Amino acid sequence: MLLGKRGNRVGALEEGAPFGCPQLPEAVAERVLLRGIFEIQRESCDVVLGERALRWRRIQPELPAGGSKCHQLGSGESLELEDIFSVKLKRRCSVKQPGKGTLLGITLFICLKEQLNKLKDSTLDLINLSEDHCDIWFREFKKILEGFSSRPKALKILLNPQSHRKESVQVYYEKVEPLLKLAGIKTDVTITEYEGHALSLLDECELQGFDGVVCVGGDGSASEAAHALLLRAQKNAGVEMDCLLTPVGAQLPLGLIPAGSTNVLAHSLCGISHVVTATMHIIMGHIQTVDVCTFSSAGKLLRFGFSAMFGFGGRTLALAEKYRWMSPSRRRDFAVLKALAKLQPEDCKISFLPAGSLCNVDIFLNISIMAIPCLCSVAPRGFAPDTRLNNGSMALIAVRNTTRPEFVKHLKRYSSIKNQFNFPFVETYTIEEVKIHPRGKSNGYNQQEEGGDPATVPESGFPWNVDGDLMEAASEVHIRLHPRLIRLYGGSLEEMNDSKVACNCI
Ligand SMILES: Nc1ncnc2c1ncn2[C@@H]1O[C@H](COP(=O)(O)OP(=O)(O)OP(=O)(O)O)[C@@H](O)[C@H]1O
Repeated sequence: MLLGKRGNRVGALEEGAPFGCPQLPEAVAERVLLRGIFEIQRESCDVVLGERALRWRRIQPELPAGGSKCHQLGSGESLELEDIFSVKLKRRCSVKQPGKGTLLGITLFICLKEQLNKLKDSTLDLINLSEDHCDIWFREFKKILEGFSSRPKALKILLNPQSHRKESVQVYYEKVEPLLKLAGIKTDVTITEYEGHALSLLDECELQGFDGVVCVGGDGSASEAAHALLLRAQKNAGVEMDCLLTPVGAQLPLGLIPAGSTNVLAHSLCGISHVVTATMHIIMGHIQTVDVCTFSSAGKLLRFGFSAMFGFGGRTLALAEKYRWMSPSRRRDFAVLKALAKLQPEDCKISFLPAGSLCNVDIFLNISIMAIPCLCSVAPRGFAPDTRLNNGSMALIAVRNTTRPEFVKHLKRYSSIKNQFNFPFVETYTIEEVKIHPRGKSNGYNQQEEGGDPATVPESGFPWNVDGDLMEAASEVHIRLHPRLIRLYGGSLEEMNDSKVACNCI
């Protein structure tokens, strides 16, 4: 049912107060655009279209024996205009009556906010059989919708058919495209054919006519698209890539539809990993400007990204990549268990800005650097719960060497309500820049870790997990934060505390 749900913007007016009277200050301040009678949810209603909201109140029909002509009853309802995303004339068509059918009224398509950051689409029917009456109202609603300039009109869609269980094509055509069509958004879809396809496509393709790019897939696809948009922005602005002190922001906003085995980016942006919520944020033009990191080594830019793990996190991903034939969740759980069985500390030097008190040469089991909260089902409060999408800093979480049971205890805390950082071997810092210099030998380490299997740590270097993608770096990696460098479609996160925990990997 449309009305009265917690948190949505379809609200009740004060009992008995007529439209525009002094008891309704918000209505007084608002210019009335149209007023008329419609049937809403089988009740005759006096409906007022203001500049900000649509308000309606049930009325008693005219009495045959005279008396009150039009009496307002009960409390009224209202709908914020900014929650409407489409309007259509509602008609009944039949085979007997060819043509456009019998007019029934107007249907408004609206975005409803539910609990835990979830958005969903809904409808409100305004029933009136008069063509002239409905035409005036329909045109007014169209004009209002055209005034929402931040909403996209044309989108470039990138679809990774290999994400998760290969269901992203189905997810897009069944759940996303119908909503985009309803909102009148034009789309141009490319189904990526190989790893790196999105990167090369966004390097060359004409993006002039688009208001945004949307990626349907997991973190690997999302991060590749963000990296590609930022590379393109530097190229267009003639910025020297390898001394990237002040990169320019990406021109187009990026939308992320979660359809991968890990959807940390989409989850962090919307507070939930939910296809319809992500789609509604895109349709409504909700934009977040998000901090981005650059990863460079020996003065060369390796990539743009939002989060990274070195040590246990990097090695777990390197292992998972070796077992691609397994299902995504089995692969991840298996890799975590295998990496735990072979748990090895990393000898490395860490230096960061602003300077902290971390003893900068030590052995660490894992080092995480996160510019965004990194929410996911196994860490519902996030891997870096105190970091925001655009607070101009990154979280550095350094886990020093400890026993395996203590390390497992720390990992398990991510999925519980207990503080995962409350261990003597875990240190957290708020930083803007960090250099991580592994002092061991990657190949020697590889032999030790995998019992001689050279595939786990590639000869090209140490494995890093950057936004769920494997990055190899042989020497020091320099990570720098660039505040608000990219615009992403998403909402502000308010109600994330009660998310259900789903972790079975440890
Ligand atoms: N047609 C394709 N074939 C193979 N790989 C592809 C294809 N299209 C895109 N890719 C690559 O797949 C990688 C992973 O995809 P994505 O993150 O969307 O899915 P995922 O299920 O979350 O993957 P992962 O399990 O690796 O996290 C991306 O880096 C992307 O470059």
